[in-house]
Amino acid sequence: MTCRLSGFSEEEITTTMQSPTIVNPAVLIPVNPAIEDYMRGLAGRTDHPVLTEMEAVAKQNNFPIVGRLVGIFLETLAKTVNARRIFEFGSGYGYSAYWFAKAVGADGQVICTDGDPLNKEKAEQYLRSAGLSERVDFRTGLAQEIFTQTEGLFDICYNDVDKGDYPEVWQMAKDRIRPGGLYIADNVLWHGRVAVEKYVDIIPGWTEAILDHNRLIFNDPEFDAFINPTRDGVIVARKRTS
Ligand SMILES: C[S@@+](CC[C@H](N)C(=O)[O-])C[C@H]1O[C@@H](n2cnc3c(N)ncnc32)[C@H](O)[C@@H]1O
Repeated sequence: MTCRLSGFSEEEITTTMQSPTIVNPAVLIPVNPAIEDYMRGLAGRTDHPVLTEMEAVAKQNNFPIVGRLVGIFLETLAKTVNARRIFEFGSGYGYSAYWFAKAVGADGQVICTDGDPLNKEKAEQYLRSAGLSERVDFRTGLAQEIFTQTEGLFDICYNDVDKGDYPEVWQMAKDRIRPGGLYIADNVLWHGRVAVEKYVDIIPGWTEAILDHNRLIFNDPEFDAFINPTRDGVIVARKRTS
C-alpha cells in the first residue's frame, strides 16, 4: 500500500527509519515485542481463513493493516458501545472493516472509504468470503469528501488515512459522533516519533499533524480519551453524554 499523498508505504517509512544508513533517534517500540507475541498467542480463537489470508497478503506486500491485536480491540470497542453505524476513513482492503462488520451485527452498517479502487475490489472479495459483505458499503474516493456526503450521527468514526490529514478528520468527525460514541484513530504514536524531540519525519509534517491531532483530542471537553499503545498506538475518545 502506498500512502495517498506520499507514495511511501508505512512499512517503507519504518524500514527506512531502521536502516543503518539513517540514524534515527525516534524509533521506539511502545510495547515489548515479547509482550505483543504473548497477547497474540492468546488470540488464536479469532482465527478465520479469510483473516489469515488478509494478514499473509499484508505481510507479503508490506501493507499496513492494524493487525490481529488491534483488530480484536476494535471489535471489542464496537460491541461495548453497541455500535450499529460506523464510518471508516481509510479502509485499505477491508481488514479493520472485517472486525467492525463482525461487531455491528446483521442489521449494522460499516461505511468504508479508500482512494484506491483496487482496494475496494479486494475488500469486497474478502468480506464476501467472510459472509460480511451485506454489512459493508465500500466507497472509493477521498474519505473526507465521502464523509460530507453522509448524514446523521455515527456510533464510531475510525481514522486511518494519511497522517497529515488527521487533524482535519478529527475536526469533521467529532460533531458527527453520537453521545457515548467513539472516535478511534490508529498510528497515534507514529513509531515513537511523538515522544522524542528529534525525529526523522520521512513525510514532512506528518508527525506534527499527529501531535496536533492528539493534543486536540485530549483537550476537547466533550471527549474522554485514552491511547492504547498496542502496535503503533490507537487513540480512543468517547463523546460525553452530559
Ligand atoms: C493504513 S491503510 C488502512 C488500513 C486499514 N484501516 C486496515 O487496518 O485494514 C490506509 C489506507 O487509506 C487510504 N487513504 C489514505 N488517505 C486517504 C484519504 N484521505 N481518503 C481515502 N483513502 C485514503 C490508502 O489508500 C490506504 O489504503
